[in-house]
This record gives sequence, structure tokens and C-alpha cells, in this order.
Amino acid sequence: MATTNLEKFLEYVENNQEHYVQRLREAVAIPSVSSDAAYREHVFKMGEYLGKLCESLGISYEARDVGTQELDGKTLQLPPIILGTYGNDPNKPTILVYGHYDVQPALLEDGWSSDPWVLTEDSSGRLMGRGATDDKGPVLTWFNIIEAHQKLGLELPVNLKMCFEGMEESGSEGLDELIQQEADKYFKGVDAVCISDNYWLGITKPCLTYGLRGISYFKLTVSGPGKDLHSGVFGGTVYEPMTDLTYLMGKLVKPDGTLLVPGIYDNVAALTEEEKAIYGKIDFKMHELHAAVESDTSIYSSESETLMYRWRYPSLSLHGIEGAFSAPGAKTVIPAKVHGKFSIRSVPNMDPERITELVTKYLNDEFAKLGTKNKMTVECIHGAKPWVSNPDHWNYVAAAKATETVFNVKPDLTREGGSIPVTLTFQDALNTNVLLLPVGRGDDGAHSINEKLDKSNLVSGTKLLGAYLYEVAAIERK
Ligand SMILES: NCC(=O)N[C@@H](Cc1c[nH]cn1)C(=O)O
Ligand SMILES: [Zn+2]
Ligand SMILES: [Zn+2]
Repeated sequence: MATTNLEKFLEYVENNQEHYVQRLREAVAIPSVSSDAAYREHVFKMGEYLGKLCESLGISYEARDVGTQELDGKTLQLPPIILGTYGNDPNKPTILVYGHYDVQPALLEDGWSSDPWVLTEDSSGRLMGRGATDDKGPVLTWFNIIEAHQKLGLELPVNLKMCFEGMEESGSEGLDELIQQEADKYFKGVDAVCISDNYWLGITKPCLTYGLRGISYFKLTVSGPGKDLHSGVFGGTVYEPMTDLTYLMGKLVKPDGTLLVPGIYDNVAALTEEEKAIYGKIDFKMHELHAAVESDTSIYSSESETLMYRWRYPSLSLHGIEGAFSAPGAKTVIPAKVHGKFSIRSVPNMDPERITELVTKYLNDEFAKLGTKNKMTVECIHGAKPWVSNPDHWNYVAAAKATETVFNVKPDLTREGGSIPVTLTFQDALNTNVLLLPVGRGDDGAHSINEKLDKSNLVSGTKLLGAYLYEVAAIERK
């Protein structure tokens, strides 16, 4: 029997694994941290890296300037959004793929077992490095797919449009505006959207993801003294910003995860019996969660509750305190100004503006009760709405078929607790279905130390996303 184009592609990918690892190594070596002004030049370098890849593969592209942002009192240029087009055949469907080329911060001293900016392969084929799974590995698979087709002398079965941003980890600044402006221009004719920027639920079974939580990220500032003070000289005689701040932060959430902001649960969509039944059917075991977090400190003991509290109920996490003493040693300082960082993961039908109102009122009321002479401000520094898609759409059916081709298993349908601000924007502005098709596993440790992508996932992910394009081209799209 003649070999199909898809079979040729799958075989080619299988035989070029080291090339894909090397490409990921180059990308991980660029520390494109979007949240820190000191790293901004590297975010630009990473955008240039993708631009060069586009050039080398004949992808027509534009590095779109989206203006500036204010960060830490400085005006910074936002990294460009890379818009690429590959193929323009009116007889083929057009798929828009999105990803991000910025990463979370990483320092060796945080506890990484190797330099986070040097992709390091261990004996089990784990490729460790910041951005390996979130989201450089998945972004590069699209280029791998195009390259494989060129090397094989094959046409892609679809037209591809690409949208890669460098600010996803910092609120996707500039992206929504660009999408609104370009909805009837650059993005015109898009039949469906595919995003690979999340993870399997566990470590063995692939999934398709149709929902995400939103996020409201807050900065709570308390200031008092005009400068840092000696605690031996001034301790006990002045109101201390850290004392006020930690008191307030302790009033936000209970250790069992219950949010303490009055009214915050009011709009949370009620759980129906139909929805409840879904959680029991998902292939997920508590030991997988324990393995992923490297402890057994889970709040709930059942799989269903754990999934519900990850996907469909809000959570509040305390992230850190800027301005506080945190180095080794025993500095006896009273910090003059401190900023507490926390975020609320929101769910249908919570509204970001209402969340900000409730949080601001509550913190102001609690602060007033302290009777301190310090000053307090609270601001939501970025936000995204929750997103839920239609998993019965042909886009999902195509992805499920591709999963069966590559993994020989039907994928689970999952939601996720993280946030990707652009999902809802694409869905609404382009009036199209959005699919999340993950490459990495649930234990990849995105945002954590020792983030990794298994080599087998890099390879199977390249096959999966390629096979998905074939299924999209073949499926009845209505
Ligand atoms: N892979 C998606 C992801 O990690 N998204 C981030 C988005 C974000 C929002 N604020 C800071 N980062 C997430 O934390 O969910
Ligand atoms: Zn991501
Ligand atoms: Zn991320």
C-alpha cells in the first residue's frame, strides 16, 4: 500500500528527534523573561529568533510593534507580536496557531539542579530548562512541522497563520488591541484556532482542553517610613509596613483554600448534576497530583473534588512580597515600603471588574481597622477572563482523531486551572472555535524549578500537531 503524506511526515519526525532537541536548546538559551525590565532585551532576541526561523522556512511574517508599557517606573518597549502566514490556498482551511515566546523568571539559586538557560537532558530523556514546556517547545513544533514538509517535498494540508507573543506571562499587553484591529484584516478567513500552551492532566494520557480559569493579579502596597530603618533603634516605635501587609495578606484566604473576600463566590456558576458526573469519568489519580507537586499535601482526598477546585472554583494564591528582606542571613531591617503580590483564579461567571471592586473594598475596610498611620494602595495589575469552549466542534473532533493516530488512545476532555488571556479574545473577536492541544505532561513543572519537557513529548507533540492539521483538512467542517 502506498505511504500517505501523513505517514511520511510521522516517520520524518521520528527520525529527526535530535534536530528538534537542538532547536529547543537554542531557544531555551535566550532568557526571555517578560516580567523583569532587565531581561527585556532577551525577549526581543527571542522574537528575532522566531523571525529568523520564519525567514529560513519561507514563512512571510511581520514583527508587529505594539507600543510601550510602564514597568517599575520605566517606560519599556513591548516585545513584538510575530504574525506569520504560510500558505494561502483558498481550497484549504486556515488554522491560526498561537503561542508565547516569553517565559517565567528562573534563577539557579531558586533550587534548579542545572542552569535554567541550558537545556539539560537527563538519563530518562527529560529536557530541563526554563520555557522547555511553557511555551518554547510547543511553539517550535509548528516550525518543525513546516520544515518536515519542506524536506519531504510535501505541501501542508492547511494554510497556517501564526501569532506568537512575548508578553503572555505578564498580562499579554498589547495583544487584545492588535487582535481587535486585525480581526477583519490579518485574521480574516481563520477557520479555527489551535493553541498548545497547557499540559496533559497526568503523565501518560493525552487530552484536549476546552476551559481555563481567568486571573486577576493584584499588587498591594503598604508604605510608611521614608527609608528602611534599624529595628533595634525604631522597632516598637513606628508602624511597620510589613506588619500591616502580612496581616492583610493573612486575611485573604484560609489554609484550606477558602477565599475570605466577602461576595467573591456570589457569581460562581452553580454545579449541575450533569457537570458533576463529568469529573468522575476523567482519567486522573491522586498519586499523579502528588508526584507532580512532589508531596502529598493536597487539600482534597478525592479526584473529583481536586479537579473541581482546580477547574471550576476560584482560588487565591499569595505569590510574594517585593521590598521585603529575603536574602540569607539575619538583616535587622524594617522595610519602608512593601508590595504584596497575590492573584485570584476566576471561573464562569465571575467578572474581573467586580473582583477588583470586592478585593479593594475588603482590603480598605480591613486596613482601616488596623488603626495604622501607614498608607495602603491596591491595584489589579493584569487580568483575564475565564474561558470555556465547545468541545463538540469539528476542531476538537479533528484533534481527537489525531490523538488516536499518534497515541492510539482517545484523549480525555479537560479544563485547566491556569489562564491564557488570548483564548477568549480569539473566540469572541474572530467568532471561531478555539482548541487547546497540549504537548507536555502534567508533571512538567511549568513556572516551577526544573521545568522540563520529555523528549518523547517533544517528538509526539510535533507528530500530534502535524496530524491534527491533516485531520482538519479531511474533516467535514460545519
Ligand atoms: N501556560 C499558560 C500560563 O502559564 N499562563 C499564565 C498566565 C499569567 C497570568 N499572569 C501571569 N501569568 C498563568 O499563570 O496561568
Ligand atoms: Zn504558557
Ligand atoms: Zn506560563
